[in-house]
Amino acid sequence: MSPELVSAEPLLAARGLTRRYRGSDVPALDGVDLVVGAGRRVAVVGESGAGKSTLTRLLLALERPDAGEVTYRGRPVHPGRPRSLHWFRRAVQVVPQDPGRSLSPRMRVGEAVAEPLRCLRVAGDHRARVAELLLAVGLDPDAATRLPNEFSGGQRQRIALARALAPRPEVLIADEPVSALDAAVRLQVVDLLREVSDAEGVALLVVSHDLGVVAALCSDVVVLAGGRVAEAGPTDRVLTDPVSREAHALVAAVPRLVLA
Ligand SMILES: Nc1ncnc2c1ncn2[C@@H]1O[C@H](COP(=O)(O)OP(=O)(O)OP(=O)(O)O)[C@@H](O)[C@H]1O
Repeated sequence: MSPELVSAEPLLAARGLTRRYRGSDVPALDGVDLVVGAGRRVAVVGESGAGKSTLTRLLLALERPDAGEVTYRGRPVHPGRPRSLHWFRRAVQVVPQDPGRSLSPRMRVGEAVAEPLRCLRVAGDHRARVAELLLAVGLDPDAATRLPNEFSGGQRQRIALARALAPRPEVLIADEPVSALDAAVRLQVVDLLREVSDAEGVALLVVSHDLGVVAALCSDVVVLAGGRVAEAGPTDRVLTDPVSREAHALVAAVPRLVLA
């Protein structure tokens, strides 16, 4: 980890996270440590099967680790009844991979964006907050009265981002946030994620196999391989001068142009 990452106030942390699926000889995740500091943007990269999705599910308390612990501001986070996790869900929100699937086709945009506020019992004027959020992600507040299928893929990802930001989280977890989008729209959504994270001071944990996205968005990167951290450090150093064999292989697989 870079000195900056370590010095940022730790928010979401994993210590020794281990997960072994039934019937498998090797753990999907094996003793992973990770810290997301306040306002930082951290990427998790790795080839298919490296354990990225498993790590994400454990960090979101959707699954229980076999060993190790997830903490938020030092407080242990355990999977449990939804209400017992309200405090954590307010602090850590998810940007979905495919907003086309995550947004209910029959729910108006305003209702969808306000849903986390209602579910997490966040007090305040939800209608006003929705209008503010839609503006923050570059949409007209009139979008609130429309249905998701009236919007393009990129606009739907903006709606999903507004929804994730609704409870004023300190951390956003984005698992392949632009992989479902056309190449031309990808860059816009990456720029928006960076702008929003800066403007709102929200930390990002981005899981991606796209090193171009990682280079454009994240200051630090964690390379997972075979369920372990193979390498971690500042993105520009890891992508230009990787130390581990695994990071080297990932970088070598990407054409130079994409990282430029
Ligand atoms: N529910 C499950 N039951 C059994 N094995 C699983 C389960 N989920 C994941 N695995 C195994 O755990 C390992 C890590 O998988 P995981 O999906 O976390 O990797 P990943 O890096 O997210 O891969 P991808 O980039 O393909 O999504 C793989 O060997 C996978 O087959």
